[in-house]
Amino acid sequence: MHVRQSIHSDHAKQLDTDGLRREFLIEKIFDADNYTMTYNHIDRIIIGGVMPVHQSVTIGSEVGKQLGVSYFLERRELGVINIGGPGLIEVDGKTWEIGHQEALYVGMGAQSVVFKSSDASKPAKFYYNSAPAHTTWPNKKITLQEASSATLGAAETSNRRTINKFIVPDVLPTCQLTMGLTKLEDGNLWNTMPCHTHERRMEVYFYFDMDEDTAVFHMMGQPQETRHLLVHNEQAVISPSWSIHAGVGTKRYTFIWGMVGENQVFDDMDHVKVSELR
Ligand SMILES: O=C(O)C(=O)C[C@H](O)C(=O)CO
Ligand SMILES: [Zn+2]
Repeated sequence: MHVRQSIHSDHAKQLDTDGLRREFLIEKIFDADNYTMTYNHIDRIIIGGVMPVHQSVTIGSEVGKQLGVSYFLERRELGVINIGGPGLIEVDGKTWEIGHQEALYVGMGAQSVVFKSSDASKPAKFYYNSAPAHTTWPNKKITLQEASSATLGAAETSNRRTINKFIVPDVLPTCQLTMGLTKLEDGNLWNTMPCHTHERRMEVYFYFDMDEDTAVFHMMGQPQETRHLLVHNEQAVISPSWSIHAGVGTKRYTFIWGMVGENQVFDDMDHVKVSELR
């Protein structure tokens, strides 16, 4: 488990490229037959990927030791979205089939969570976020059709995209975690522009569905002190509450966003006009 500390905006604006990448970019999310885990002090979100290929993968008791509990989800909730081939997630003996771009919410208290691929030649890739929880809400699978979706933007501003809200209060109750998947239409390159901050929630962006020789320039920083991170396929960016989070690709892409913090109101954003950005 890797630990990232919180970072003040005054510190962040002094950083060079390496420093920004060290603090905000998670370069490796998937590792075959293994899981990755980054523990972030910002709202204590945990970010990672589980990629079972030839064997099942469990997020086990060793994590419990690091978190100071007996097992991973003793005091946490978990949201998972599969971006790979079909897979199975067994939660305390009950098996959920989770296909491509389907999600599973696992409530606090699940003791055993085991991930498997249905076909090793098309392994499942389970991206996850986990947040501290105070009560147990029921486990639930969410398909793309069940997600609450909104298509925004226009071709003339290169930002036509559909936001699929999988784990939000309209779809199911959770303690604080919300997650969704935003797909850009062909020929569209910008996400979340005009951009926003949300003082009341932090956010993590996970970019995928990208060709090897493409990149997303992820925009970050305070609105009048912007920076960028060069992001490649299957990499994630931590976005503190004070930072904008937007991006422009050299080709279309898809990304998963996850938020934790004070409220779960998706539209509770502090919008920033493009003319005000510096
Ligand atoms: O394309 C978008 O716009 C998004 O997906 C925005 C994110 O969901 C977000 O930043 C929510 O606060
Ligand atoms: Zn946001």
